[in-house]
Amino acid sequence: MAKSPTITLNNGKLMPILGLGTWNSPAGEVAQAVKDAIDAGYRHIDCAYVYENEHEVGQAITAKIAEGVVKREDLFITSKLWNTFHDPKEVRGAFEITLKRLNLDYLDLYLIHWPMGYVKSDELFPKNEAGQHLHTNFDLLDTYRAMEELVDAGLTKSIGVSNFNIRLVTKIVDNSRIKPVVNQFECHPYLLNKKLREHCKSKNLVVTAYSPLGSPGRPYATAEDRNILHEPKLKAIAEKYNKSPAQILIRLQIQFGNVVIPKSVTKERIISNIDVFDFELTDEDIKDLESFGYTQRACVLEIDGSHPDYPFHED
Ligand SMILES: NC(=O)C1=CN([C@@H]2O[C@H](COP(=O)(O)OP(=O)(O)OC[C@H]3O[C@@H](n4cnc5c(N)ncnc54)[C@H](OP(=O)(O)O)[C@@H]3O)[C@@H](O)[C@H]2O)C=CC1
Ligand SMILES: O=C1CO[C@H](CO)[C@@H](O)[C@@H]1O
Repeated sequence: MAKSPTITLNNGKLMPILGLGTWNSPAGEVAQAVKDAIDAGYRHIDCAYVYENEHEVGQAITAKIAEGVVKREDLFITSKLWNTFHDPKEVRGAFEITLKRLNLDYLDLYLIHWPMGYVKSDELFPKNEAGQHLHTNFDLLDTYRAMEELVDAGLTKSIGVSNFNIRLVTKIVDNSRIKPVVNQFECHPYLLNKKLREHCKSKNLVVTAYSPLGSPGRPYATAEDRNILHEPKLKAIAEKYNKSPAQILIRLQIQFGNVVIPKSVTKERIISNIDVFDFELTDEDIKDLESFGYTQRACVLEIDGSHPDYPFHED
């Protein structure tokens, strides 16, 4: 059984460098995927309120603990504060919903999912009649301070951010009492995000790379959009190591020094995606993987482009 090494966070806690993503893991399949992952050696699961499947993820975790396969303290469970809960008064309640759905009594890591807030609503994406998202403008520092209180209360071991750009990372790190340990953002050969990675490192944040395979299952925005897994240079490197293209992309993130969270609900892929600790890419391979010369972002949320904290107008 493959096992993921850990990385030490800036608060001394350990985080497994490979985890299972759960976005778009459907009801009826996600619990089995989490069970298969734990059996395959995964100890880190990436969740979110907005994925609407935390209840089933929780059932799988509970079952594996009851079977004696793992103990709670062996696992690293991440979740994220959804955009409709940026009001500092809403943070604790949103966290408690997630904790209850996951059937846990603490989280290992809780992230602000996006810098853009939406009004509180039963809808995940509240919109006006023109179809625009109903934004809020709470100062992110105030939202973050409510996250700090979750650490004070022993409800989460660590806190962090997601989809924050250089300016926003700096704002939080330089003004916080409890430092963020992680910035989770998109990273793969079509979106290398080198400056942001370097900035996070300089501020002692670990990077968690999401969509490490380029999120190939999603409907593409345009007909020209590409699937990284089909890149000829990637296929050639995979053949050289007798590995799959997905394994090479996952290994690339590990060699960048990132944590990486590929998603799959397919048992064979779940098993093979963690089988990436018995080979090493050369500097030449890495250069090749950085040289596709094509940019494509899977998670854009373009509709929020007018929000003052929308992250993707800057590095
Ligand atoms: N913080 C944020 O804003 C975001 C966080 N995330 C997190 O990151 C995780 C991963 O990102 P995600 O966008 O899901 O995309 P990934 O890049 O992980 O790709 C997932 C897709 O790849 C397929 N796949 C998985 N393994 C293989 C393989 N070995 N060979 C071929 N295809 C494979 C999966 O199919 P199948 O399942 O059918 O096997 C699925 O369609 C998310 O699930 C989520 O937890 C993602 C986006 C945004
Ligand atoms: O993590 C993510 C995936 O799901 C969300 C939407 O449904 C995205 O906004 C987000 O980035």
